[in-house]
Amino acid sequence: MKRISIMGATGSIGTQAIDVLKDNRDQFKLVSLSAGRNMDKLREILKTVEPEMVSVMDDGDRKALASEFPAITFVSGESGLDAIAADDSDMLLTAVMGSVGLAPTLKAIENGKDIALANKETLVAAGGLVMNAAKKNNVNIIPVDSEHSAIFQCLRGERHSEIKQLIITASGGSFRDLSRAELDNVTLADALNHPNWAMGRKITIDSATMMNKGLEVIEAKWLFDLETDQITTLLHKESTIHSMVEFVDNSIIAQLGNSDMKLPIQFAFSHPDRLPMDNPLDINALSQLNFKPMDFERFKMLELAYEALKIGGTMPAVMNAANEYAVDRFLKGEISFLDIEKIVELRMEEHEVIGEPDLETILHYDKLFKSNMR
Ligand SMILES: NC(=O)C1=CN([C@@H]2O[C@H](COP(=O)(O)OP(=O)(O)OC[C@H]3O[C@@H](n4cnc5c(N)ncnc54)[C@H](OP(=O)(O)O)[C@@H]3O)[C@@H](O)[C@H]2O)C=CC1
Ligand SMILES: CC(=O)[C@@H](O)[C@H](O)COP(=O)(O)O
Ligand SMILES: [Mn+2]
Repeated sequence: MKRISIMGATGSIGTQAIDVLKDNRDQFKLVSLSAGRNMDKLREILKTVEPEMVSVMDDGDRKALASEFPAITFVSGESGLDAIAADDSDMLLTAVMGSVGLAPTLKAIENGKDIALANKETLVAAGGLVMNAAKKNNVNIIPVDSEHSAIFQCLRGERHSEIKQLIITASGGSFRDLSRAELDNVTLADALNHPNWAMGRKITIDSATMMNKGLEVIEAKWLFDLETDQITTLLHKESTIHSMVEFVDNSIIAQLGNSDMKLPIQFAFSHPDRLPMDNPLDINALSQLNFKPMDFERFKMLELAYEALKIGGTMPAVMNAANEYAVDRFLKGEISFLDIEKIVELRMEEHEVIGEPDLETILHYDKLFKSNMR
């Protein structure tokens, strides 16, 4: 039985992962999980599963829960996430939002755990450090992000040297049918209305700005070890093809499925095996699949991400931190939708890059560029 821990269990990915574990109790054992501040959701989860350890952000919450659930060990704060990283599970699902996942993910890798990676900001901020640590500790990083899971599946049994390019598909997000001029007056509620996927708030905004695709390009670079110009993006409004790989003989292999994250989550948990699932894709009901070249002038954030990737060093971490900061302010109603892009661009322009940063340097810039975060 594979022993699994979940960091970010109360979120969109986390709750779907709990469902996957409940559907496969004979395959997986849930060892530990972490929550942030959503104690209602955590209590709901703890009524249905029995982890050995639970981490929460706030120590007051820890004390309250400890008396309610005496069979569970509760921990809190940063050291709580470290305790999850150090438990005796075989695999950690990283499903927290943002670069807060970086340090515990590195600790989990150093402890020899395989990683089911949903938390893309970790690879964006410190891809080199994470992939080197994984190699050194003989740890597998299995992508959960739908596009990267698709590519990972397309590449099973293939040779790295025979890849021509990755084609990462993009839904276009909530405002895909609006011009740049029409973005001036869009609302938070509209931005949170993703056409295809039900996800957490931050990633839904990233999808609307196209920063999500930018983060995914950088994530792909680290996961699949390719040249930047081998990683391309394509608008595909149905989100049915989750991504594709083109090989040197021009053959293109794609992975298709419903917009349901349970599939990539379960695949990461069970890899190298596949397990049966409900919710099959009804291929007969697919009347058409649409594709459109990416428009970099319309989706400027994607261009910024390619720039950050080419510059390297601390720049992707700075871009990510500035984006987390700006999206947080947009979610709080403090800035407009287009201000997100302005903030990210300005912070990138101002930053003097440091090449090959260590963890301390990355965490320093991460903190600095989020320092006005309220
Ligand atoms: N949702 C999706 O379909 C997809 C998500 N991803 C990626 O997966 C990650 C999670 O996304 P999603 O599930 O949508 O996000 P959510 O916002 O729904 O969930 C985030 C989780 O992280 C916890 N959390 C947030 N901040 C902290 C913190 N400072 N310390 C500890 N825990 C914290 C939250 O706790 P609480 O709520 O209790 O405060 C919650 O459990 C992101 O990196 C996203 O880009 C990738 C592909 C698809
Ligand atoms: C489900 C998932 O992996 C998200 O990252 C999703 O891909 C967002 O869709 P778009 O960024 O293509 O709108
Ligand atoms: Mn994705």
